[in-house]
Amino acid sequence: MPIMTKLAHEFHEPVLLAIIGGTGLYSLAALKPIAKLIISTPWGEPSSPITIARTSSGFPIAFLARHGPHHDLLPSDVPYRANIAALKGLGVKVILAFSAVGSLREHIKPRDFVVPNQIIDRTKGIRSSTFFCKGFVAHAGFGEPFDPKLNKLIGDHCREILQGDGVKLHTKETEGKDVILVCMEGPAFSTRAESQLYRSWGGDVINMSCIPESKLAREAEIAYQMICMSTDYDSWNESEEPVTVEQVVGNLKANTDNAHRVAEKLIDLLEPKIKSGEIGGDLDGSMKFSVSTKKPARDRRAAIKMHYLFPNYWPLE
Ligand SMILES: CSC[C@H]1O[C@H](OP(=O)(O)O)[C@H](O)[C@@H]1O
Ligand SMILES: Nc1ncnc2[nH]cnc12
Repeated sequence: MPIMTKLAHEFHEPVLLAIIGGTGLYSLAALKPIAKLIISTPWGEPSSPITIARTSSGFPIAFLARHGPHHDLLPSDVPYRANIAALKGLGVKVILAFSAVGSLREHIKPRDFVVPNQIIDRTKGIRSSTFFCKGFVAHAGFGEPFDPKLNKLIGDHCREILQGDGVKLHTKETEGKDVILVCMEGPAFSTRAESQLYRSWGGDVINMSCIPESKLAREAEIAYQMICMSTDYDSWNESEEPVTVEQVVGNLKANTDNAHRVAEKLIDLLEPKIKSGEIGGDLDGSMKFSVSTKKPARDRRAAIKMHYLFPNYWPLE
């Protein structure tokens, strides 16, 4: 008979590191949960309750399942703003976001890991993709959409822990060029012509979830890196069957241990680096002076919402 422990519903310490789990990653096996938080934000409720766990040294980590614990949210319906706002409200400075991706390159094989450093946005404008609005206009820099320090840390330390027949880690360093993640709307996969077009643009991998998650993290001044696991060859290869969910899920299941291994390694490495401020502080203050709307013209309701993200930036008059 399993022993059921009751999880706390409140947690009052800052949580600096969060993991967002994508398709196939709905919890983190190695971390024992101590709290399950149901959070409401000015942008609604996150995809799932946020689980808090501690490392052996007591460092708290937040875990959020992007599509909900039972995967009942389409990529277009994920409440991205609520997810990022809830993590920001907990004090999160660093997000590692896992994602299942299709490969647009022959040499990026199913089950390989990919750490992209660039994005091409092919979503259709139907997702709420900014915290800002009429009456509270601001612009975040997004030229480098991922955190370069997280990107390098993963490239430097995760290669040797991947197991399996020839499973590789692809980064800007290994590819000798930008590693480009195309984010499409879905939920149907790409046509062959679209898949070939993305290849001609230089795209390396494709998913449906990186936008607006990465943009919102940037607006919230949170260091963010997506860690992609290749699950299929999308639809570009005329001599192969186009991608199916069975392929995606099959490869994810077979490779879950690698995802857990990568997460555990990174948690260990990040704990001291986040505590010391070496990682996670580079965006501090970046949004403070990027609001264009003059104070008298600011919308009060928008300002109250923004206060949730940045209680110290723009005092409510
Ligand atoms: C089930 S295949 C398509 C689905 O998989 C990826 O999900 P996630 O990024 O959350 O791992 C992709 O983005 C699509 O949402
Ligand atoms: N081929 C593909 N296209 C978009 N998202 C995906 N996630 C996994 N495989 C994918």
